[in-house]
Amino acid sequence: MFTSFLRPNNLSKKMMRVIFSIYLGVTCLITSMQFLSEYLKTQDSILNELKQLEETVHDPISTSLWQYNQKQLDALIDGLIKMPIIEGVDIFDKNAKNIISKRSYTPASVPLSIFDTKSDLNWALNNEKVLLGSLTLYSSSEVVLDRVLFGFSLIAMTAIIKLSILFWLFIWAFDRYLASPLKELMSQLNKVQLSQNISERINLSNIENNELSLLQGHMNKMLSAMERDRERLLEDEQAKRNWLEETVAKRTEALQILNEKLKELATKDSLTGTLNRGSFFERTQHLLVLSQRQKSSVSFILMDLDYFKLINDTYGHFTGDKVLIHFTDTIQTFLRKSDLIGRLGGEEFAIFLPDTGIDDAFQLADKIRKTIRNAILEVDGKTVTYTVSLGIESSEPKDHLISELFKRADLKLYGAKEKGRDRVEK
Ligand SMILES: Nc1nc2c(ncn2[C@@H]2O[C@H](COP(=O)(O)OP(=O)(O)OP(=O)(O)O)[C@@H](O)[C@H]2O)c(=O)[nH]1
Repeated sequence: MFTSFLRPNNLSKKMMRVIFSIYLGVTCLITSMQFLSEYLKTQDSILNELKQLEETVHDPISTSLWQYNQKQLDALIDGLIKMPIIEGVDIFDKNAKNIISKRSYTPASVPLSIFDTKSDLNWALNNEKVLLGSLTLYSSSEVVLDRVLFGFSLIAMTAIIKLSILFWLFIWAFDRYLASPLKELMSQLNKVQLSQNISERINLSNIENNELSLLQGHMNKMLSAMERDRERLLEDEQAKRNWLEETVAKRTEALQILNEKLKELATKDSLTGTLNRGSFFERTQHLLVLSQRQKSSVSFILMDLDYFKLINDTYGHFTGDKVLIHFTDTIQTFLRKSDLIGRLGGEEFAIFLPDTGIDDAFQLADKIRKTIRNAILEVDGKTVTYTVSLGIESSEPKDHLISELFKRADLKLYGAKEKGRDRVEK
């Protein structure tokens, strides 16, 4: 408090300088006017004194002149000139000729201004006035200043004391009611700005109900509005992020489904749902290598529907498709999970049986043949029957390529066809 009192901040200093300068100017003006009025009053009073003195010495001087008593006249003039208010005396005869002239100052120290009183010197003779000459008494500004100096010193001292007291009071008042609250306001705003924490509020200590409290209120309202805007923005951003995450999740799921479908399309036959030729050979090649390493044998059943062209020609392609679907659906019921079935061409299919010898494969193939021969298929009110020929081959330790097995099985199938169809050849 004391430091701020002695060293006010910039605003206080500036305000104090402005107001103090105005006050100093006004005080100087008033003091000067007081001094001038004091001076003029004193000058009037000295003039009156001069007149009274003139009246007092008027008769003795007239008598000395009438009697030509030069000695007495000189004594009177010497007495007058020694008086503090008199700076000079002039006596003129009736022809305006200066007969006595005395000054209390030297030509080197002539006062700034001189004023005087003048009166005629007369002698009464037989009830008549005889003009003897004139008497002029001089006083000066020096005399007036000597008189007013003390009073003026008092006025100046009072003004200086008043100024000094007001000087410090101004500083204290500005610091207390304006500069300090503003400084606190700036410091709190700075804190908010540095911390970026707009949930904080301005809270000035010692605040009164004035413009500063209104400013504080406005700033707090602004901070509240900013906080609300930020919360709204954060909520919007969160909603957008959620929407984005949801959309991405949905798209990812859709893509996964699409990928599955593509994979299925790439690996499966669209009509029967069995593996297509490429995919079947790829997988069975891998399984063959695996079984050779495990020293187990696999079997390969190659199947071809008999006179399928005739079915198409007799019942139409749609019925032909139904037969193909019926055939694969029937086969699937006989297979293990580890077995693979694929469509190698139009009406040609193959089954890969891991860990299966030729006899087991033959039993399965024959079961398929018999089931198909006995199956009666109803399509669009028409009864369709068909048969299938099968060729079987089992792997040998030297077999490393699935195409070798296929070729051998194909020969067997050819044999089955040759021998009249609806047969299994091993
Ligand atoms: N409906 C239908 N027919 C097909 C499909 N793929 C091939 N075919 C037909 O299958 C028939 C096969 O005929 P072929 O090769 O002469 O054999 P086949 O008539 O079965 O005679 P064999 O095999 O000697 O018993 C052809 O008429 C093809 O058009 C298919 O996906 N759907």
